[in-house]
Amino acid sequence: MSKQALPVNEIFETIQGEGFHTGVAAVFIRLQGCDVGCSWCDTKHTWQVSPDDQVSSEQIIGVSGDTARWAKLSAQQLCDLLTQYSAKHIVITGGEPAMYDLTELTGVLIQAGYSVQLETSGTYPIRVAPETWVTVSPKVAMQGGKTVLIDALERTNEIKHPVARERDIDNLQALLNRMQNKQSVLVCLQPISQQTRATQLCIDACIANNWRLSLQTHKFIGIE
Ligand SMILES: C[S@@+](CC[C@H](N)C(=O)[O-])C[C@H]1O[C@@H](n2cnc3c(N)ncnc32)[C@H](O)[C@@H]1O
Ligand SMILES: Nc1nc2[nH]cc(C(=O)O)c2c(=O)[nH]1
Ligand code: SF4
Ligand SMILES: [Mg+2]
Repeated sequence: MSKQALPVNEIFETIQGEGFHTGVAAVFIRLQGCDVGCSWCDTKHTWQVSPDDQVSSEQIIGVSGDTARWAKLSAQQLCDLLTQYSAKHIVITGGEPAMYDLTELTGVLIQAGYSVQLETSGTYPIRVAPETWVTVSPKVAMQGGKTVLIDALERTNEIKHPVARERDIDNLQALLNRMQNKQSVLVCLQPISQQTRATQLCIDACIANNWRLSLQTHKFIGIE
């Protein structure tokens, strides 16, 4: 197994604010780097992995604020750091964490007794330990040409679909129609940037299809 180091933007303990695990105490490991380019992305500071922004690990742990700084940490270093937190649920997000092979990190964390969740756009092959809960937030027809991979949709436990307008729900229906596992996958709709119109669209579609509403609760209560 590789002893690859990962570029980490931040590590922080909070309440999972999105999707199936909403409300669960969790430690977030946010990796640096994403080339998907969603115009409405709320973490644009994680897109570039610039050598100029590399810092020591002390400078990213528990340090809040949206900066492009990152530190290299191995799977074992990350696992050792987590002992200072109470939460037993670890969320690996980004940036786009699936740009990296996460087999070792997720394996080490699961071995240490944590439950592990991956937040991904599904635009890269998913390389995680089998027990990992995978949340795919599909990116359909992005400007940069990136789109969700069918393999990622077949692996996912949960689809958390970002919604701004009606056509986003149509795109989701088209994706579900291409999936063999569409009966077993949990579907959440997440209004983009708490827009009132998007939220109403999500409410209506959730009721009509027996889906769940995901509201980014952390943003309503002002936590990270
Ligand atoms: C910042 S992304 C990082 C993980 C991965 N790159 C992805 O897109 O799933 C985490 C989650 O936030 C969602 N998200 C990002 N910006 C958002 C916004 N402005 N409103 C609602 N959800 C947003 C994404 O769709 C994704 O579900
Ligand atoms: N509280 C909280 N919950 C989250 N769920 C997914 C997040 C993400 O940025 O991936 C996120 C986040 O940034 N904060
Ligand atoms: S894939 Fe995720 S991190 Fe990347 S731009 Fe889109 S929402 Fe942001
Ligand atoms: Mg977030």
